[in-house]
Formats: sequence, structure tokens, C-alpha cells
Amino acid sequence: MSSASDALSARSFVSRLLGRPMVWVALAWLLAIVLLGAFSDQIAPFDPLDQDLLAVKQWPSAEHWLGTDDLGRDVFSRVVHGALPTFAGVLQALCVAAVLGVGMGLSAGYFSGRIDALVSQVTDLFQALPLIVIALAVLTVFNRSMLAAMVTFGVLGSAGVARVVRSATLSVRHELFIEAARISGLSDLAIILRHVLPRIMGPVIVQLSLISAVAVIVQTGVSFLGLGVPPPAPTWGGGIFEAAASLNDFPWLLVPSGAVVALTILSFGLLGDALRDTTVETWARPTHRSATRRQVDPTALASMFADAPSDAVLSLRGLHIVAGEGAHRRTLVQGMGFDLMPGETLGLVGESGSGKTLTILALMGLLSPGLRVVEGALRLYGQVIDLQDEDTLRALRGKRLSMIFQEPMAALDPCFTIGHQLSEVIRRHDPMSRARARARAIELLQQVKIPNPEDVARRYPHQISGGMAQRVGIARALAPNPKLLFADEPTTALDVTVQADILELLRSLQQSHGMAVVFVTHDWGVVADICDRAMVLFRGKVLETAGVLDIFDHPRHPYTAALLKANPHNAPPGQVLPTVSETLARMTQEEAIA
Ligand SMILES: Nc1ncnc2c1ncn2[C@@H]1O[C@H](COP(=O)(O)OP(=O)(O)OP(=O)(O)O)[C@@H](O)[C@H]1O
Repeated sequence: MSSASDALSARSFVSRLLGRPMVWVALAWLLAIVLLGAFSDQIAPFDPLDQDLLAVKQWPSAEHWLGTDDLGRDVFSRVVHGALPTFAGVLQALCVAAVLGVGMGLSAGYFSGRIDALVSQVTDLFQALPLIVIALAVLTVFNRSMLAAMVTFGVLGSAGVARVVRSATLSVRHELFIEAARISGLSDLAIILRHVLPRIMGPVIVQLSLISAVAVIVQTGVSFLGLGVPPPAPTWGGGIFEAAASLNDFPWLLVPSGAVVALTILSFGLLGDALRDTTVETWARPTHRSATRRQVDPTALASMFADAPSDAVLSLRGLHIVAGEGAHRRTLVQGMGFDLMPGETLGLVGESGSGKTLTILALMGLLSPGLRVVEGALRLYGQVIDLQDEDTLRALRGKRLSMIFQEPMAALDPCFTIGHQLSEVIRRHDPMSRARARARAIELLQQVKIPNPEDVARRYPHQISGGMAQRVGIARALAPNPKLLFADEPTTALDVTVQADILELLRSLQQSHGMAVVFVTHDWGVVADICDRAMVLFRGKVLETAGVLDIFDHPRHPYTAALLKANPHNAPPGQVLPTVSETLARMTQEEAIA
């Protein structure tokens, strides 16, 4: 699932980036300059070194498009010939900064400990050194070698890249898929190249585009000081240096070389900004689905609930969720609908991938980027809501709709104590003093039967067990006193002995709070234990909905019967449990024989 959404995010990243007109302008300029430089011999009308002392300091004309300089050389030809050395210098600095910075940052972030300390000291040192003074010293020692100056700049600039890469690596290093790759025996190098590097490319590209802009400035600055490539070779910085000498009597000379330098720096800067903004929009924020949604007629929406019981807490109709666009579009949930009565627990049952989680995430307005609701409406306590309207769903989240997650730690921020996190939720929904919120947090911890709640409130999430974390997750979900709770397999990640306790807790809390609950599970034992009705899903569609006793005794759909037969709770000891597909195939054969 994560790789699919990553691919979708990458596609949406590129389309968002190219959707910015300034990116096209910047790319067009940089590409034009690179092409001019690459084909300078063919494009430049004159030899950049050819002097014509009878035509010095001329204004632009049909013969000399950008005029001539103080030695009568064609300015356009010199600018065009100066492009390639400039870009070659940028490339040299970029390669050094990228290899060194990414290498140091990845090692520091991934291995931590002594390597991290060493890299920190090296980057501190690089950042403390005065760039221009070092560059001048290098140019003196290496006889005005621009390559040496650019390599030096790349080395010193790598410190900034290393810092960005280090912090990005630290944030992905402890993700589960990295641990899983480690356990599966992948070498550190393979993990870094295959799993870490692709995840941190966004900030790395942004940083490198900014380094390119600074490389142009450094290169031009060095040439301007007369320490770069010696005259009469054409360089942009050299052009500015020569123009400065004629500033009083022929100021035009400053315009061509000054403009190309300024526009190139501006283009790298614009590209860097656009990359940063697009990275933030695509990966850090859910997509702007609500901004582009089509307007739905409120009467048409309301008419979707003509058959819904009037006293239902929540009614869902016609939910369609899709992933991808055009030829890549896949329908994941199709025409989903149900009614939930006050105080009722409805179980959503189905195999993995049947659309259970997506359904409740859509109801919370929490679908991840790349997924979208194309149709569907919700009626919540009489209020009809278009499910594409994420703003309205966001306002309901927490207050009226609450959720317990499958992974207990998912709802908890590792940086804050349990008490702080609960108080924060309480105060967001009901403004009150910190002391009162803390007392209410302790009360909630008592309600979810956490022993010694004062002590637990002072602990951080990593200092409590998985079962306790799930109790805290439940307390957090209950904090705003919701009347409707979504529970996404809240016991799956827990030890079996703890599972029963959590189920018991949920049942008693549901009764005491009078909440209606939608319970996602693939465990028939849980359905029997806690649900009033069950709804069976298959490939994003509802196959049947019935009371729990009914569904166990008289499943109407063959798939439900097959799913029940695959229930390990019913397995006769010593016999192999039939799979759902085996049972379905046998049923089809028996039907054919009959
Ligand atoms: N972000 C996504 N991008 C593309 N496809 C997705 C995305 N999220 C989920 N899917 C697909 O949608 C389908 C339904 O996923 P969902 O998570 O709702 O399944 P589920 O029934 O909750 O399964 P499980 O019991 O394993 O959690 C699956 O085929 C899944 O691969």
C-alpha cells in the first residue's frame, strides 16, 4: 500500500511542480543557457576572442546583437561561450556537495553514535570556515584553477546538505519497513540505497538547487575579483569585471553579463522554492481534494437517504473511493452504504484489502493522498454531508466522530507525556485550565482501567506496554465525549490475553457512554463478542448485512459462508483449515453438480 501511494505521490509531485508557471520559465531559461553553451561554436556569430578596434563599445545592432566591449569583441558571442564554463563549474560543485553531503548525512543519520558525532564536528568545521577567503587561498595555490575553487566550494557546501540529509534520515530510520528490511537480512548499504535514499530525495534536491545558485555567485564573484580564469577567455564573471571598468562611459556593457548571471541565479532559486513548496504540499499535507470537488445539489444528496431510518445516528450511501487517474484509475470501494442505530455496534468484516479501513477513513475525511471519494454522502444526526467535503468532515472529527487505530502507538506522539497529550485533546474540544484538563486526563485513564494513572500520565509512550498504549488510545478517543466511535481492528496488534481485556473495556465503555460503534475486524470471534450486526465486504462491495446471530446461523451469501468456514475458532482440532477460495470453489462445484 505504501509503495502504491508513494508512486501516486511521486506522480502528483511532478504534475504539481510542472503546474507552476514559474517553474516552466526557470527551466526554459536554464535549458536555453545550457543549449547555447553546448552549441556555442555553431550559435555564436563571432570568435569570442576576435578584436575589432574600429568597433569598440558599440550599442546592440543587427551585426552585434548585444553590442561590443572595450576591445571591440562581440558581447553576445562572449556570453554564449561563457555559459559552458559557468555550468561546468556549477556541476563540479554540485557533484562534490551531493556525494560528500549525502554520504555524510546518511552515515550520520543511519548509524548515529560515533559516526554522527564525527560528522557533526566535520560539518561544524566546514560551516565555520570563511568560504571566500578559503576559495581565494585555493585559487592562489592552484594557479587560478576554477576546478579547484568549485571543488572547495562543493566541500564546504556539503555541510549544509549533510545536515538536511541527517535529519531526514533520522526521521525514517526507525520506520517499521526499515526494521523489517534489517530483519530480513538486507545489508546496511542496500537498506540505505533502496529504502532510505528514495524517501529523502525531496529535501536533497531542494538543497542542491540552492547550492547551484550559490555556485554561480561564487564563480562570478571570483572572476569579478580577477582571480578566476585569466583574460581574455570569456567568462560571465570576467564580463562583469570588464564592464565595471567602463561603467561611467559605457554602462550598457554591464547589462548582458549582469542579466544572464542574475537570471540564472534567479532560476535556480525559483526552482529550489518550487521544489520545496511542492514537496511540502505533496507529502506533508493531504491533497486539496475538497478544493476541486464538484458541487452536488443538496436536494439530490438528501434524496439519497429516502430509505434510511430516521433515528439512525449515521447513514452512509453510495460511497465510491478510487485511486489514481486516467488509465491508472482503480475503484477500491464501490457503492458502500449502511445505517448505524444509537448505541449499536456494527462490525465491518472481510478479508484483507476488502475496503474496511478505507471506508472509515473516508468517513473521517482522512484518506491518504492519491485516494479520493468520487461519490457518497453521510447523514450524521440529521445533517447531510457530501463526503467529498473534507472541510466539514474535518470540523466533525474528534468532536462527534472519534477513532481508535489498529497500531496503538500510532495515535501517540513519542515526544510528549501521556498526560500532556490527553490534556491537549481535552482542552482543544473544551477550553479549560491546564490543571482541570490534567485532572480530567487522569479520570479518563482511570476509566480505561489503567492502574496508577497519575504515574502513567507522567510517562512517555515508549515507557508503556502495547496494551496500555491501546487503553491510552481509547482514552484519547473518548476525551471529546463522542457519540460515534470508529475502531479499526483495535485488538489485532495486541497479545491475545490483552485482546479480551480491551474488548471487554470497549463493550463497557460503549454501554456507559451510549456510543454507536463501527468496528473493523476480520475476526469472527470479535464479531460474535462485541457486534450487534455484521456487514460483509468483498473487494470494496457490501455482500450482506445482518444481525450477528443470523449471519452465523444462516449466511445468505456463499462468500460469507466460506469466510465463516475459514474461521479458526471453528476449526476441528487436527484438521487443515479450508481457505475462503477453496470453500468458494467447492461450493461452486457442488452447485454445478446439483
Ligand atoms: N493509498 C492507497 N493507494 C492505493 N491503493 C490503496 C491505498 N490504500 C489502500 N489501497 C487499496 O485499497 C484496498 C482496500 O484497502 P483497505 O486498507 O481498506 O483494506 P482492509 O479491508 O482494511 O484490509 P486490512 O484488513 O488488511 O487492513 C486494498 O486493495 C488496498 O491495496
